[in-house]
Amino acid sequence: MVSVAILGAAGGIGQPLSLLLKLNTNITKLHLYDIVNVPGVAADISHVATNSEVKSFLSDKQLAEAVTDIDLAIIPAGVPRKPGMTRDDLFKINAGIVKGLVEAIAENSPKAIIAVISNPVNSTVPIAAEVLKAKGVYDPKRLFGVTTLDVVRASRFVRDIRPEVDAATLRVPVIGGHSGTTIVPLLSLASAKLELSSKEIEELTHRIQFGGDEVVAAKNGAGSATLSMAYAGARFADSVIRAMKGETVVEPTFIPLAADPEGAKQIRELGAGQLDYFAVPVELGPQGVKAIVQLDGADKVTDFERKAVSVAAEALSTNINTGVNFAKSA
Ligand SMILES: NC(=O)C1=CN([C@@H]2O[C@H](COP(=O)(O)OP(=O)(O)OC[C@H]3O[C@@H](n4cnc5c(N)ncnc54)[C@H](O)[C@@H]3O)[C@@H](O)[C@H]2O)C=CC1
Ligand SMILES: O=C([O-])CC(=O)C(=O)O
Repeated sequence: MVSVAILGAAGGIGQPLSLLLKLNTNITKLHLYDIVNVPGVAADISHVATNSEVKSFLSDKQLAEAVTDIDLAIIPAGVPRKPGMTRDDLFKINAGIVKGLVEAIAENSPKAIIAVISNPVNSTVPIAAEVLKAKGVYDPKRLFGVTTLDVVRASRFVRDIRPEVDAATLRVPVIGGHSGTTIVPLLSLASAKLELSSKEIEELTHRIQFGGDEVVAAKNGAGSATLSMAYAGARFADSVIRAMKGETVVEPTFIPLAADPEGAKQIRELGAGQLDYFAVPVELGPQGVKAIVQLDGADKVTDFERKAVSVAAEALSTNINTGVNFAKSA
């Protein structure tokens, strides 16, 4: 029995994510929550011939019920970017949305695993942590910022210049955070030998860091990545659920490093320093984070990548503080 709630289920990400999770046979109960349009989305998806039960929850009045007896809550609620905006420009609106939703989860399913998609992830995850702490139910092993789209892009963009690579199986560790220069692909540690020139590395790194902008520009005011994000979110949710059921699964994700203080030492030495949050490859287990996976061959990390980590760490520090201060003062 696995119960999953999607909060923001009627949105651009929420709808395809709900559909993909309806196809996930490990899920028995799917709670779809939004402040608009969700009854239609749930009725539609509930006709798909898999065994899970789909329920709709509309508006604040049904929020508590939507997040009761939930194993995994996924949060894509909030506004997306328009051209010219950074993810940080979304903070004003999305910070309060995430805070309210996490409060409800803390009160009704205090042991749920929480996966935050809403941007800016670098700040919304710290907000979620502060809310959980204030409610006395914080477990750093159970809180995740979803950065799967960054690794998905890394694999796909490598294939664009190396057609012999299988995009579906290539793994490139992407560490740091989830916005612009806080996203740091470690191409030197890719699972296949890529033989990239310095120019290719610089261009690929930039493309992975700013991949979201390509979609924002192409959608031209109609939002940001939704379909590739739904794919990435469904993959992350599937990994979390398979780990709940005892499988060993590794996913890179933005986590509180307190989830595994011993395992965090390597990433701290690589440049995360004293930061409380960082995206790292994580071995998932039944309780969420089992361990931070040690980078294989960290000595191979290039000077270019080390510099990128230090740039990322500086911006991340500001983003994290913004989230923490908001949660403490709100
Ligand atoms: N982590 C990542 O890699 C990515 C994150 N995102 C972020 O995901 C978020 C959602 O993006 P889209 O689905 O494209 O936006 P959207 O505007 O299409 O959908 C957002 C949904 O959230 C709902 N919502 C608003 N306030 C709510 C509340 N208090 N409770 C429940 N639902 C609420 C809206 O009614 C809407 O249905 C944005 O912040 C976007 O930046 C987008 C792509 C990738
Ligand atoms: O670019 C955006 O605003 C949405 C996002 O996080 C992404 O596509 O990676």
